[in-house]
Amino acid sequence: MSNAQDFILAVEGLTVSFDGFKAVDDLSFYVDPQEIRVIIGPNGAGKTTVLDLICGKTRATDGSIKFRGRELTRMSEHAIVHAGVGRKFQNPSVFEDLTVFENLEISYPRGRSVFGALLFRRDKAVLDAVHETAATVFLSDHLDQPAGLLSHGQKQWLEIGMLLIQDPELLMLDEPVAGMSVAERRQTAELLRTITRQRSVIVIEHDMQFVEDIAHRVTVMHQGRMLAEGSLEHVKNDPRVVEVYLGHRESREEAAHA
Ligand SMILES: Nc1ncnc2c1ncn2[C@@H]1O[C@H](COP(=O)(O)OP(=O)(O)OP(=O)(O)O)[C@@H](O)[C@H]1O
Repeated sequence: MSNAQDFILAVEGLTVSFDGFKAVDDLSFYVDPQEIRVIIGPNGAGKTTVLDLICGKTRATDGSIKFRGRELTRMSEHAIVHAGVGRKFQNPSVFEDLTVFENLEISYPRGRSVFGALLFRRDKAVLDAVHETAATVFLSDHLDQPAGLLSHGQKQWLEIGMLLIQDPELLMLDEPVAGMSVAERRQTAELLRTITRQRSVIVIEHDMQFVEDIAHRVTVMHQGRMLAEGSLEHVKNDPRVVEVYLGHRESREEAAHA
């Protein structure tokens, strides 16, 4: 039988209440090494709050979050990053005036502050890491370009690169393909498949085509709780999932295309 040690992440009985309102309510799920887990569900289901809880931005009221067997619920945000958990928020937050190279360089774990990072010697390890990461996120040809001039999709990739260069074992992404072109979405799916050769990824996503492209397993949330879990095929055929989420989406999409 597997135990919490076999999982990269074991979330058990996780609950947070805001003035008595349970945004996340007794949620349990387990993420394997090298897994891409997608969390879906209607607006307000508690998806973003789950990521906030894992990265330490929000404190749990109850329950446990074990990352590689270490309890995260009592650790600071900084300590959680240091332990190997990276989080990307929905909007890209790159340093627009710095080049792609500099954005990656300052994210390299040896230089935490902007000033410290710019002063340290660009030794070979940093250079290698920057070049390798830039290649992974499709930005090798843009290293000298100010980040502010990148497309929206390229900024998202750069920010993923800024997390990857810190070599997290678990990466969490909130709607990474929002605002991307179809081609960029496809490339992002490829990117996620590449990076999960060495790490696990949790993605919140509403784009069902993208979910189909990337998800190993899907966790469906509704009103703070888990409604269903399994392959996309499995959850798509769950009438409760259709009722609270997918059915509404389809009718909205049909209306939008009518
Ligand atoms: N700090 C907070 N204080 C009070 N209520 C909060 C707080 N954070 C989240 N909530 C509430 O918790 C619920 C879950 O929000 P959350 O953003 O996690 O949902 P979501 O599933 O990510 O939705 P969406 O798909 O719209 O991003 C919402 O009703 C939200 O208003």
